[in-house]
Amino acid sequence: MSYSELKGLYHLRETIGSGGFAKVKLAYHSLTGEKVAIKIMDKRSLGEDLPRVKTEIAAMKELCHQHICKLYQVIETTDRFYMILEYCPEGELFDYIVAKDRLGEDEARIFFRQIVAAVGYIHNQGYAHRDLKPENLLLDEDQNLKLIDFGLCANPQGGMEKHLFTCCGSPAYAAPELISGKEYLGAEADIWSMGILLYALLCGYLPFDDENIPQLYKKIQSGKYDTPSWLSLESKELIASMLQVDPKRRITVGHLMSHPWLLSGYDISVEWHSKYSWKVDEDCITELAVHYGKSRSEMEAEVTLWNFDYLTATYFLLLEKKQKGRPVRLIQQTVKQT
Ligand SMILES: CN(C)C[C@H]1CC[C@H](N2C(=O)NCc3cnc4ccc(-c5cc(Cl)c(O)c(Cl)c5)cc4c32)CC1
Repeated sequence: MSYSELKGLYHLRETIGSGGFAKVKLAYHSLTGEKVAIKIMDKRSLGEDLPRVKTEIAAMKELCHQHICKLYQVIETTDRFYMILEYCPEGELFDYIVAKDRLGEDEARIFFRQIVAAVGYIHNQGYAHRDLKPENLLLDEDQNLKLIDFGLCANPQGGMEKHLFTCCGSPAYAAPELISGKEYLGAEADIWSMGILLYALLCGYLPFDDENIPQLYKKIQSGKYDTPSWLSLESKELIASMLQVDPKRRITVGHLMSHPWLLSGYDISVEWHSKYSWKVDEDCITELAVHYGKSRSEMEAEVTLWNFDYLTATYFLLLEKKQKGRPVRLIQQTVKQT
């Protein structure tokens, strides 16, 4: 297949995975040499999934956080969508848990603090993810978690109080109110999924599981699950506060952030604010201005349009290089004299 739209901008490598109706390829951003993941979707085969793509793109343009997979650029052609995304070399948290059977409390706490930070941030931005599960949490090169797949997220216009109806996400992680077809709050459903996630981190299996979906739903709605002996009293209490069948009795992400279990071993509650500021980085602007032969103020004006075009991608990838202590330099393209 020729991906001519990417020519000169990205050097495409092998397919590294697939996410339902998408193919994900590894690529190198030509101006910085940084690795990226390109999610490629064919419009024809998207069918009724097309709105999910638009939802995900709109959400990811707004969400800029150290524990959310970064969207760098969007390319739309007549028959395809390309999402140029932050590359996460260590794959899914799901595989990490399976490989270790289950995690100790200290390691689970490191990951769970990052998950709470990401969810606290998206709730604060007026979004609910609605498909939180270990398959949608990827590990970057420093073993930090990055939340992906915002295709099912909700950004109810009337803030987070607005009730949602669409039943979505993966059954084993779905909140009781969501599967009973009642109206529900996205934020409350996310907290339930986080309870399932924490249980899976600490136990290595799911609290509610059954091949037969109606049976699974009955177990979820009963809210009864067994707690293995190795769980500490505090982790049992934390899980119980999230797996409350009545959403009004469920802990909120705000209270989660300063829960004793999350604090133990740390002296600060979860730092959920984004480390990114929309204020541009001077060094990156300078390097871009030199490369494109523009003044710094012209360059800053163009970057802060945040068009999610090649310039946005180049700016964010230069910033990544700086944050990783690499030189803030673009690769000088040898322009072939034609
Ligand atoms: C629910 N699972 C099946 C989904 C799979 C999809 C492929 C993933 N993947 C690899 O297979 N190999 C390595 C790899 C490296 N960096 C990635 C960066 C971003 C994304 C990504 C981001 C968003 Cl926002 C998104 O919506 C989708 Cl679909 C993918 C995937 C990456 C990836 C792993 C999880």
